[in-house]
Amino acid sequence: MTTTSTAAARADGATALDARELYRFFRTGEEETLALRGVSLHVQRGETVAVVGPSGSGKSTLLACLAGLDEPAGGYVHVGGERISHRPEAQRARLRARRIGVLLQSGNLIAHLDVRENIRIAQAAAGRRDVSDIAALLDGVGLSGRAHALPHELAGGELARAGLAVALANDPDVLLADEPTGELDGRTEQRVLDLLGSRSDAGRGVLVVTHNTEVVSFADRVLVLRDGRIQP
Ligand SMILES: Nc1ncnc2c1ncn2[C@@H]1O[C@H](COP(=O)(O)OP(=O)(O)OP(=O)(O)O)[C@@H](O)[C@H]1O
Repeated sequence: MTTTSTAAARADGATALDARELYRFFRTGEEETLALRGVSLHVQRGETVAVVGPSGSGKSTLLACLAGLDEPAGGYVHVGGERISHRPEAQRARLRARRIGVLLQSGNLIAHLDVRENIRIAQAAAGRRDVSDIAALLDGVGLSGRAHALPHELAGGELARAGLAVALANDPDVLLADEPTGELDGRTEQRVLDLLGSRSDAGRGVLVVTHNTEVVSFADRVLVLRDGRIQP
């Protein structure tokens, strides 16, 4: 495990995610907050990167910009070699559906659809028709018996794992996850770590924002974000 940042351009096929010089400002009345101040990072295929940092350091803003849910004021983001930043929202959504798995703390499940239907919707949005691996996805997160449960019928840990199954439904180039082990007991946490490990074994990239020391020591690299900058 090493602590690094990078500003090198990475257009090669080995890079799952490449972000360069990201800037993001927020203006509230007279006040301007510089949430991201030139963040550059990359995630290689087969690599798990953890991002840590104190509250307010810019982690959520970074994740949103990487996922194309938010637009940086400056800099760019490429996923699997395709630029996702500085595009109309519909194009970003399409690219996200095809190439990115996003797990935010706010959740990613549609409330009136059961777990299985949530996964199918994510696969359909990605343009995939092969629904046969839903059972494997559910098994991977330990929810084989909960395919027909609605989100409100799931316990906290189950909900988090269902969210992970949905985030992985499109077999993304890169998984972007905010505290994927947030509310899990030790055994379930290990299951999620195994799942993240299987993503990198399959040559996919993983970036997790976390405070969890187990996840940090599991990662191949750790980036420390402070005041909107990656620490050297
Ligand atoms: N929509 C917004 N409007 C104004 N300021 C914002 C907005 N979103 C974030 N900020 C500010 O940007 C900075 C970075 O916030 P961000 O939520 O990205 O940090 P964080 O590291 O995710 O924090 P936490 O760990 O507490 O979630 C903070 O100073 C925050 O107050």
